[in-house]
Amino acid sequence: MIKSQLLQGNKTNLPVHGLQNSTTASRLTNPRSPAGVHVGRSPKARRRAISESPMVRNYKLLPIAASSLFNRLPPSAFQPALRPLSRCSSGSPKMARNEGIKPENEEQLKALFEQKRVIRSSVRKALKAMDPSLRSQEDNAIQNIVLEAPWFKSSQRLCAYVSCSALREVDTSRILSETLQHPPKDGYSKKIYVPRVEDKNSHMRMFNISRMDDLIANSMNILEPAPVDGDGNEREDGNFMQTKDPIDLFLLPGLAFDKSGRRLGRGGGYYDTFLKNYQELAKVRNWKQPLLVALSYSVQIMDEGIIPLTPNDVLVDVLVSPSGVIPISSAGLDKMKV
Ligand SMILES: Nc1nc2c(c(=O)[nH]1)N(C=O)[C@@H](CNc1ccc(C(=O)N[C@@H](CCC(=O)O)C(=O)O)cc1)CN2
Ligand SMILES: Nc1ncnc2c1ncn2[C@@H]1O[C@H](COP(=O)(O)OP(=O)(O)OP(=O)(O)O)[C@@H](O)[C@H]1O
Repeated sequence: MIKSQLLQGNKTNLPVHGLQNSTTASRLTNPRSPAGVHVGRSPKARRRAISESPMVRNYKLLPIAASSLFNRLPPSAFQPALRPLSRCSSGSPKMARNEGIKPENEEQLKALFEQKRVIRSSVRKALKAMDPSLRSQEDNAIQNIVLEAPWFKSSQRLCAYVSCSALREVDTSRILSETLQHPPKDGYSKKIYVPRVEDKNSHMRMFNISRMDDLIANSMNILEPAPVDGDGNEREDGNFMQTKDPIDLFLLPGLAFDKSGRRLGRGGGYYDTFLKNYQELAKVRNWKQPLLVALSYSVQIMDEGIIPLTPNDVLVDVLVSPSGVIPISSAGLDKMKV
């Protein structure tokens, strides 16, 4: 790794790879959440509290797109993120898995899901408002970073989402098509698995595809593989009880992300369920845990403390934004090593 590429601007003191300059790195550094400044104060005290709040003091340090998103978030999004439930992760990247909830926390859980809903709705609006040429620049930057990354080049089995432009997801079409076109080298080529929704109970499977034509649009207009290929053969199922070989890399979609590895999906629980099961299986089989990489437009990166954590959330190891690769934890950094 080139030393000058390592910038120490992030909270975890981990290097931010591929950022263009240290200003960018410090702008991504996270001011604390403004939680609480609106509550129970006189208008004057409230104005003072707001102007002295870390978010406002550090306002100019936020990425531009993210700060304009903050302006549009309703006050309910700035409630203090409720403390994680007692048996849940504390938010530390080490504790990626949450074990469950206590019934008496039902109300608290409902409030967290409500906060998620509010944030989803704001991010959807921000994505809709994004200038198409900026989106396309960011799509290109993110895909270039992935295609050039050593951890991507060295991966042998990868699960990637098939991006849906109507959902304004970071484009993965070039990552998929270039990887599928790549001629096999030394007798091997990368295997790609993509999701297929099984039912509405958060179940999806991952099927191996060998060409983009293997995909057909589902009822949500997302391209998915049929379980049987054009020749009538069953596709290899990456749902891993049948699988002999581990997946080394996941490229994950989502609506919002933060630098502690939280990922806010579309609310189906599909990825969290899948990842949790896969991590369990990898443990049982003594496989290396896969590298979990989320792809994010700059407008989707939120301040820490904004995205609530609920019991099944699985934290990601790495964010790829147009500014570069942001490793979340030292464990993530280790997994990135080739
Ligand atoms: N490209 C892609 N494929 C994926 C996912 C994904 O997020 N992206 N999934 C990840 O789980 C699974 C499918 N889950 C999905 C869940 C919601 C929506 C969706 O259209 N949501 C609308 C809101 C719908 C509503 O609230 O009524 C939206 O987000 O605008 C799509 C896919 C598996 N495949
Ligand atoms: N109030 C609630 N109490 C308990 N579970 C809930 C509640 N609201 C939603 N859920 C469940 O939580 C799951 C959604 O979790 P979450 O919102 O974290 O998903 P997500 O991370 O956005 O989705 P994905 O993992 O697919 O990207 C769904 O399975 C849903 O049934």
